[in-house]
Amino acid sequence: MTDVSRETKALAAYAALLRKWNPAINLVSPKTLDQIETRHVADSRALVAVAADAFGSWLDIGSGGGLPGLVVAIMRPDLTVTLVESDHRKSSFLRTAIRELGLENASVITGRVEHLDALFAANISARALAPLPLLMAYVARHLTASGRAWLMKGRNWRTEVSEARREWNFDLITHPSPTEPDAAILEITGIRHV
Ligand SMILES: C[S@@+](CC[C@H](N)C(=O)[O-])C[C@H]1O[C@@H](n2cnc3c(N)ncnc32)[C@H](O)[C@@H]1O
Repeated sequence: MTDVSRETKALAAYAALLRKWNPAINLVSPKTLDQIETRHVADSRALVAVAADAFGSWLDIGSGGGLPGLVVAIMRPDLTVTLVESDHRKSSFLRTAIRELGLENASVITGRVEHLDALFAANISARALAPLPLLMAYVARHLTASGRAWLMKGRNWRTEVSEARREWNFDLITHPSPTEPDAAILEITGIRHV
């Protein structure tokens, strides 16, 4: 199998798992169930594209049903992906998906990200987890000094950045979202307390 067909098949199998389990676990909003490929997976694929030069370890916090973490693991078998999710049923879904998709580069930690010992990740992603000021504290705890955070934010991202800057200094590159006008992927480095 070529990498492209492996990836296409794995993404389709992942979307099927989300559809199968969503009625029981609410992995994505039921209103968006018909937008798994066009919104949820597309958002995550866009992240993989902007983070094309990422290497080493990748930590996805508040993974829920695996967005973007499982898409990263599928599309980047060279990365070691850890998914952190506090909800037991969701983390159990994530383990099932990893097993069924045969993802040897992914694992799950069940727990609250702020309670875990530092994980020293080279990359950290989060989507729909918390407002940026709180997210910065989560990221600062687990990112290496030279690491990069990839935070997927909605249309309020500019306000969230201003609020976060009251407490944190950081360097920021913004990448537009392909699925939602005004949403953005925030690429953040050099995080330190004000
Ligand atoms: C709104 S969902 C978003 C899930 C996924 N990232 C997505 O975009 O579909 C937020 C997820 O983060 C988990 N969560 C919330 N607070 C957390 C924490 N402090 N540590 C780990 N997981 C957390 C919740 O259980 C939930 O599954």
